[in-house]
Amino acid sequence: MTFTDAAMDFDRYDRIRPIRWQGDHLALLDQRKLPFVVEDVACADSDAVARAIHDLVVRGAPAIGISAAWGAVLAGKGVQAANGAEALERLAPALDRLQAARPTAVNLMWALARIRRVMAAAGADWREVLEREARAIETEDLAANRRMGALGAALIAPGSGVLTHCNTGSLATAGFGTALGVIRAGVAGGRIARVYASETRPWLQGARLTAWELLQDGIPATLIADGAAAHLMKGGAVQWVIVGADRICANGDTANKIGTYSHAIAARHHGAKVMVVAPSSTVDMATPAGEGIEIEMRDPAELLSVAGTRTVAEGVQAWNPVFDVTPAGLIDAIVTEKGVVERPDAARMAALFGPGSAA
Ligand SMILES: CSC[C@H]1O[C@H](OP(=O)(O)O)[C@H](O)[C@@H]1O
Repeated sequence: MTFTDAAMDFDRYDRIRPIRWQGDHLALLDQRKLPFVVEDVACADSDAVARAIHDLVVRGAPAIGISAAWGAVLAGKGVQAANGAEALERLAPALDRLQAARPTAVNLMWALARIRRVMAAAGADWREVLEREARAIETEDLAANRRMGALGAALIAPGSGVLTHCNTGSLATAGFGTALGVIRAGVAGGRIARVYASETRPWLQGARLTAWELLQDGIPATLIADGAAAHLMKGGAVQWVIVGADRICANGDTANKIGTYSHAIAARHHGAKVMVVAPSSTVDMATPAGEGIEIEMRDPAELLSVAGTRTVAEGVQAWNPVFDVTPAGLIDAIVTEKGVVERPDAARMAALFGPGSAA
């Protein structure tokens, strides 16, 4: 049975919604506390949303773009303006603070650019236009994830084992997930026989979030230490490494969670393939190659502790880049809702996304 025959049971595979617009505030599932505590943070203004993005209450490239769009709606609540251009002028500082919350995931900049574009052209109905655009950004992401699930699963031979890194599921998006959406579709369609998740030090998105999501779905998964990935692949258990992305450059170089590059090197050495799954909102055709991506450096304390409990001696230094760049030459397929780029390079990326423009 292939995934196309199995009607996706979205009631089973797509129930988690980390971002919920409530009309007067934005409810964000606090991902710092999962899986031990399931609790929301209520953001009543745009600066609360900016803090939530920076502090990883909400995280995942698409999810932070969607959250920032709703943050812009909250910023508009306190503004009196005759039209969108006037409102945009008043909103500019709040939008800049949202955009500065994290530097690597291009979805944050992409979502706010969409908001600024529609606001600049809006008339007296700018509040409705603003809320409509935020909702469109969210609903389009969910549709993209479901489409990518089908496109990505179609690349996977039945009986395959897959390894995923970090969290790219419903918690990182509007729902269903990017790489985890492909895994959901691949399992439902009988393509994927074994799922491995690497724990993803230091923030443990794999151990705490991906494992939790797959448990909710009833999908058996095996957690591994990040450092065990090459050893697992050496034994032939992994046919695909399936990951998300925070920014895909015009030549296909891809920034993703730290550790992705190591997995890709091991995959190439051991004959496994690498699939990057991300919506076109993650494609940045204005950045030619990976050297142009700002890699977020976070507080070393995140590396020196687990769940806030200090794990090493006082005074030890730590270096905490939270993304790395996998060169396009190590990627076998980039799956987006607009289509699949196999063996990505600048020409093949331009053929799907157009040269040098924002996707
Ligand atoms: C579909 S989520 C994309 C991406 O975001 C994650 O980073 P973080 O948890 O720091 O926001 C990770 O890199 C995922 O692959």
